[in-house]
This record gives sequence, structure tokens and C-alpha cells, in this order.
Amino acid sequence: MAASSIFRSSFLSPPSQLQTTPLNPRPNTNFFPIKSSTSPEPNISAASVDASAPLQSLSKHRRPADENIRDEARRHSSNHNFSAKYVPFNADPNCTESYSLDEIVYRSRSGGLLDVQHDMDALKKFDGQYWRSLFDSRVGKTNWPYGSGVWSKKEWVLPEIDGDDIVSAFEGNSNLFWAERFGKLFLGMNELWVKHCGISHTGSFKDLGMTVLVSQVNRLRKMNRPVVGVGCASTGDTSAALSAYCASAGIPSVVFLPANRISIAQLVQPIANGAFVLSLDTDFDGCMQLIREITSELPIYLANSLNSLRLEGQKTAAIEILQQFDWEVPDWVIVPGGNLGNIYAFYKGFLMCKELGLVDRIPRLVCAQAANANPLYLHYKSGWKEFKPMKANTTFASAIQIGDPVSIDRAVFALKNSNGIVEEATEEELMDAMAQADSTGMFICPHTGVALTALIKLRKSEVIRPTDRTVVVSTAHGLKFTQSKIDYHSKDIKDLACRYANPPVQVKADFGSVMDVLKKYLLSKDSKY
Ligand SMILES: Cc1ncc(COP(=O)(O)O)c(C=O)c1O
Ligand SMILES: N[C@@H](CCOP(=O)(O)O)C(=O)O
Repeated sequence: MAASSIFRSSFLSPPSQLQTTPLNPRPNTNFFPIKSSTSPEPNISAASVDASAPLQSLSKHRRPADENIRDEARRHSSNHNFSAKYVPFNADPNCTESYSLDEIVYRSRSGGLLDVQHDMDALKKFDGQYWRSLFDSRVGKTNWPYGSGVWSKKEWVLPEIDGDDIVSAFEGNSNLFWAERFGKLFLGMNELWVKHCGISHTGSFKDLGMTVLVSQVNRLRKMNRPVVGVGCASTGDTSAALSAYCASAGIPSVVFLPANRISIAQLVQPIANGAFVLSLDTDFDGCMQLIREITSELPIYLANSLNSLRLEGQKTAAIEILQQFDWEVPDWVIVPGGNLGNIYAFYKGFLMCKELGLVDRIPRLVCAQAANANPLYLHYKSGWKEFKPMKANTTFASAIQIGDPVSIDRAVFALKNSNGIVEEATEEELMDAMAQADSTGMFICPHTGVALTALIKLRKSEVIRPTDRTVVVSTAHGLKFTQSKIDYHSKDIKDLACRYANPPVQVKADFGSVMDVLKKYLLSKDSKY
């Protein structure tokens, strides 16, 4: 949709070296490397958990001037027994099928999804307090790779990767914003929080997963595995993240984009980062089908969330939320869903925290879809009967215009096991919610508008109570979707009332005219004036 003339004229012209030390690792009372009868894990060293230095010596310990943070990490040899492997997703406990993470495999023998399974027994050798303290000790530092919100949880993500192979932009650690005004004004809530995963290196939560996937690719290439490049189908955010992380590691990337269906800001990201960009005359589901076929023929590694490595990074956003609440569990977490990997990633992050004793319960999850692309919602409404993929219609929430989500089974599992709910948002609802949020100081993307709509509906029906602590996950930066905001505030959208539009006022450039409009404006704001 074109910007209105108003908009055209008004807008469109011209680290420290500190070793971070957990405060209270269970088997270790004196801050020195862990070795006790309760711990068969004697080799956890400074590099693996950063637990080796007494607190008082930390500030005196500087890295030599000719050494960078990677060199420094390399000096500390990491020696632990944590491990992870691929297993069929939600398999029978007796199933023995598994694959090393160094294999190139995306599907189980039966064609089902895979999951990354951690050696939970090894992780359980340390109690919840230990892990909480360890993760807390790494926040806000520049130690490689722990300065990243993802790699600060390395033992739970890719425990066996060498720090040297990691490709990171110190992603994660995103803002958990107290949406005070929006909560009070529109929902009568005190405890509404927005997890701004889009305030990130490439402007979306995809960075969390992509740092893991590209790091593993980096490792595979060093092992001379047949990976010439990495490829994805995308509605704009996966491609941006893939191309940035690949460019940073010097790895070729190939992205399949549905022509004319993603924002200009998203399109320019892989172009600028030097990806090989194919603009295809189909929708996202068509691109996804093609990349799956192509990656089974050519030495191109698949970077979509069908690849379960991605979800290992994305799950850290859930752990981060708990950490930011000082390990108190919120009542609800609302996530916009498209290809449906992220809702499972959140579930997995919360579940690991529960199973490893960091918290005692998990929040209820809500997955929010655009009504124009709502296969999960329809499935939920049918009582989880047979799932029917659909042809997704155009939506302002263009990154979730997906009709045949690859992670449908993961999403259903996550929702069933978290007493979850699925909601939907019409175009009018999601655009109004976005405008309302923006009017309280946010600048969110339309997908976050979808999630906020779900919240508004669940508040109206009193499913979510005024005192419930609720987190809405904001998945991308609003600056990637400015055209939708321009259209809305121009009231330039067919069939939408654009009730919260705030178009600029064109005024003659003379004192009297400016005074007139300002007086009128102030009167509307303050009855005492
Ligand atoms: C901005 C944004 N929000 C939400 C989603 C949905 O995430 P998922 O595909 O993991 O459901 C996507 C991508 O699909 C996205 O790019
Ligand atoms: N919104 C996504 C769609 C693909 O999702 P993925 O998580 O499977 O890569 C995008 O930005 O491309």
C-alpha cells in the first residue's frame, strides 16, 4: 500500500577480564574448581564454568595486551562431561535412534522431527542454585563466549563446541520491558512485561538460534564436512540473521525469499551482508519446500528451524526471562507463532529450568497467530483433531504468513504440556494493538501486535487475571516494519478504521497558523488550559 501524500511530503523527503564466578555452586563452598564426592564432574574448569578464581583476585587479573578475548578463552582448556545428541522428537523412551550433532541430519528415520537431547544426568550433578548462580555471574560481561545471552548458557546449548568455533554477536540479554502504561491503561494490569527479543543484532529473535547453527556449521567446515554454504527459506528475519552470522564467519549463505512479501528493510539485510538472494515467485511455504529439496541435493546446510539446533539457541530467551525475574516464574508467556519453532523453544527452555531445579513450575504458554494465517489456531479450536495446512493469506504480520508450519508437532506438544492456549488476531486487531502499544512508548512489530491482541482477548474473557504476571514476547524490531505503520497512520488501509492513527498535521509556516493548531491541541490535552 502506498504512503499517503501527507506522509510523502512530511516524512519521505529528504570486558573486563573478570572470571565470572558463581556465588554458590553446590559442590563447591570456596569458589575453587569443583571436586567433591557429590560431584563426579571434577574437571569443570575456568573456561567451562568460570568457577576457578576467588572473587577478590578478579579485578587484578588482566588479559595481556596482545591477547584478544578468543585467545583468552583458548588458554582455559574446557574439560567437562556435558554432551548432547539428536534424537527423534517425542520418541518412545525405548527408542535407541540418535545422531551426533556433528552429523548432517534434519529428520528422523521415519521422517519425523528431531530434537536435541542433553545428557540430563550429567547436568543434574549440579543443583538449581548452582546453575542460577553460574548464569547470573555471566550477565553483562565480555568473556568469550559468555558475554552472549545464548552462550552464557553454553552447557545447556551446545556443550561440546570449542569456544574457538563459536560465531557470536553477543546476542541475547535483551530488555525485559515493564509495559507499565500499556498494562494500566488498556488492560488494568500491573505486571505486564514485554521481552524485546527484536532489540538484537539483526533485529529479531532469530539471532538467538542462528548463532548456534552457524557456530556448528563453522565447526563442521573445520572438520572438513561437506558444507559449502548455508541456506534458508524466509519471511525476512531468518534470512537476515543467517546472512549476518555467515558473513561474520566468512561462510557463503543462500536465502530463498517469497517475492514481494517481505519488507524492504528485511530484504536489504541479506543483500547488504553478501548473501546469494533468490527472490522466488511463490509464498514462504513454497520457498520452504524448495529449500528442503535443494539442501538434500547440494552441500548446503539447512538453517530453518526444522533444524533443531536453532531451537537450542532460541530456548535461552525463556531462561533469560526467569533470570530477569530473579528466577520467579511468570504466570503467562505469549508468543506469536508462524513456522512454530519458537513456541517449542520457549517451552523447552522453561522445562529445562524446572527439570534442573532452577524453578519449580513453568508458565502457561499462549501462541498467537494472525487470523489470515492461522492453521494452529484452527487445529486448537478443533480440539487438536486432524491438522490441516492452509494457504496463508496476506497479513501485515508478514513474517508469520505461513500456512504449513514445519514445527506443528513441536508446537502442539508445547501447548498441551504447558496448559497452553492458541489465540488469533484479525488485521484490524493486530494493527490497532500495535498502534496502542506504540502510543505508550514502544515501537513494536505487527507480530507483537498479534501477541498483544491475544492478551487483550484473554484479559477480556478474564482467562488472564489483572494480577497475573504476563510476558509478551516481541519478536522483531518495529523499524523493520515501518511501511505498515506509515499505512496505518495515513489511514491508507482498505477496510481498516485505523482508530489510533496519528497523522502529521500540515500547517502554513506562519506564527498565527502554528499558534492556532497548537492551542487546539493543548486544549484537547488539558481541560484546564
Ligand atoms: C518477527 C517474527 N515473529 C514471529 C515469528 C514466528 O516464529 P516461529 O516461526 O518460530 O513460530 C517469526 C518467524 O516465523 C518472525 O519472523
Ligand atoms: N519468520 C521466519 C520464517 C521461517 O522460520 P524459521 O524459524 O523456520 O526459520 C523468517 O523470518 O524467515
